[in-house]
Amino acid sequence: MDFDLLVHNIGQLILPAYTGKSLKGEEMKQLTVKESAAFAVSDGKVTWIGSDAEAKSFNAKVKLDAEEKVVSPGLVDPHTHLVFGGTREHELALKQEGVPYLEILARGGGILSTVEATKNATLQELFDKASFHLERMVSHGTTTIEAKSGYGLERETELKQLRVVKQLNEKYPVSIVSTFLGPHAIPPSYNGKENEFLQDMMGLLEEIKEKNLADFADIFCETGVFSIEQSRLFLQRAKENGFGLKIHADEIDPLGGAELASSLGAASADHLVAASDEGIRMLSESETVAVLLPGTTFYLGKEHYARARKMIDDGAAVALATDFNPGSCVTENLQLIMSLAALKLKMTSEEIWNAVTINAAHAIGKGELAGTLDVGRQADFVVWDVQNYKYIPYHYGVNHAKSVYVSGQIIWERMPFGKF
Ligand SMILES: O=C(O)CC1=NCN=C1
Ligand SMILES: [Zn+2]
Repeated sequence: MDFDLLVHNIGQLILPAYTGKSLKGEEMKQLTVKESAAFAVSDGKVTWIGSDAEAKSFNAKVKLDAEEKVVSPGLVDPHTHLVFGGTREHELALKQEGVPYLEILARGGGILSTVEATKNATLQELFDKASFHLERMVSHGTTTIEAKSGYGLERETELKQLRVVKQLNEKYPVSIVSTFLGPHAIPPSYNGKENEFLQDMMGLLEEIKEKNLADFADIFCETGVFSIEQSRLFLQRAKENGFGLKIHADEIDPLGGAELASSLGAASADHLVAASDEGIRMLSESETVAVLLPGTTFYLGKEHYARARKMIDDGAAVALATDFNPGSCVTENLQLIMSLAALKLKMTSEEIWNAVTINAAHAIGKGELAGTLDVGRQADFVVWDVQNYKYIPYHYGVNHAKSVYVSGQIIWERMPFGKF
């Protein structure tokens, strides 16, 4: 039988478990790592997985020798603010002076300065900039991504951002899930009229769904932004309009976002640095995935990280994401987040790999399509320049990806070192 592609001589093939829903608690400790493996691809899908010995007799149009390295499913980044204008390096000095994130926002900086730059950028400019960052994510092994709006805070610019995501999906072979985060901050023109602003954002839900511009709706539930009651109102209306639900929850203050997300059946609750014991208990009893963003905690110079160990030990499902954005976590490198998860969240290598693949896929409603490799699934995979799967969380801050494939087609590979 002639396959399109045969990937052979794989040192370790990482195969997270697909059970139909996210892996919770003890399930996250399980990770199938197939030694001396091989797999075959035809018409973009995996058609066979087995031992390298069996594969010796196979024919294929293309044979890829993995040189006894690690091969994994393409990584899934379930929380990014990919589309935005401008940059915020000028705020670094404020952060170094100890000005808190919410204070910078209250002064009209932070998100609001990115809103200004995003309004002023054309759709093409936003597309070109997002393409640059998306290609960098892919070069670090990410093949499925979530991307939010939230830097418009008004109809025209929110739709402009969501149209950029739609065009990125059309141009690139990677899969991008789109999230409407209209209630991301309160524009100065609505100071004192927060509920009126929220009504305006809820008024966009029907149009966005009709135009198929977003799969999820999200809100920044935080002190000085949106309260629990405002978040409940928005998320319930979003659910009525057919959106999956996400929430920026308990990032800085424990407002009860985890409890709200679990009670509404949200796909995910994200950040959760200040999540309460009750919130963690409710998460563990729900299908809501806890999406943790240790890169943001690191970048904001915070001492306390999300209580991942308690979440997993109490039976919750945990995923990891970059939270790539211009203000609170400026990195596209999900591998760095894997290292922070090991060092600061005390997650095991097996839990980390599940958290950047199958659980991340479930957090964005893509569990059936991404996050693992199996016969019949799309062949999105990464060849890593490492000998074993524990090495990536261990060796941080660099890019271990050697080549990245989507539907069995190579879309990025590291250029070999020059010949001297
Ligand atoms: O600061 C930003 O641009 C992104 C962000 N929203 C909520 N937390 C971080
Ligand atoms: Zn975010």
